[in-house]
Amino acid sequence: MLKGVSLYLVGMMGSGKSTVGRLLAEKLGYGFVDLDALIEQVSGKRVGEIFECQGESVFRDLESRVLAEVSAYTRLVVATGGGVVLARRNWGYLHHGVVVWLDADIETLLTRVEHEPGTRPLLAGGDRRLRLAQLLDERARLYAQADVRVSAVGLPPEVAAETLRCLAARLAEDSAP
Ligand SMILES: Nc1ncnc2c1ncn2[C@@H]1O[C@H](COP(=O)(O)OP(=O)(O)OP(=O)(O)O)[C@@H](O)[C@H]1O
Ligand SMILES: O=C(O)C1=C[C@@H](O)[C@@H](O)[C@H](O)C1
Ligand SMILES: [Mg+2]
Repeated sequence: MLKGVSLYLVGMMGSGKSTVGRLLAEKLGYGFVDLDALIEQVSGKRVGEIFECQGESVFRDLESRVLAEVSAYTRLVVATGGGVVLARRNWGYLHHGVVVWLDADIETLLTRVEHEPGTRPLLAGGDRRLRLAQLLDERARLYAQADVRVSAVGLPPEVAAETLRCLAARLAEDSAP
């Protein structure tokens, strides 16, 4: 369906990019890349450690560099980090493929990020609901620049299936006379 074109999943922390991305890669016969995991591999540090010791701007530079490298490949599903949409330069790389926004409401995001406390530096030490709401408010217009928006509220296999349905509909629209 995608003729080898990569998929880039964007969306808030807890929207399920890493989880659904793996399922989509399996279904499409694509490779799977988790940008946060790749940054950790390349830097030898946990995401939280980079934020804490070197600051967010160092993390954002690394994120852009790793994304640039990944964007040279085809046949990938790439689960990006929640903040990848913030830097304008990243959009040039994201547009090497089809960009999918996994969209979920704050309550859903909150339940999911509660599973892994301590792994998301931007949610550390504060009211997580409020912080998620602020971030979504700041970023919604950026996520909305994705090619396809998918409701990420169901179980992972349902969200993966819904993503494929939305993609097929979008591609059919694009090829309509
Ligand atoms: N559709 C879903 N239904 C229920 N739980 C989910 C779903 N998607 C993800 N989860 C769970 O929510 C948590 C967060 O999911 P995941 O790590 O995939 O989000 P993410 O978008 O990659 O977040 P981040 O931007 O922080 O990397 C995990 O514990 C995962 O198992
Ligand atoms: O939403 C964000 O800005 C982030 C999300 C995570 O995926 C990590 O990339 C990091 O914790 C920052
Ligand atoms: Mg992730």
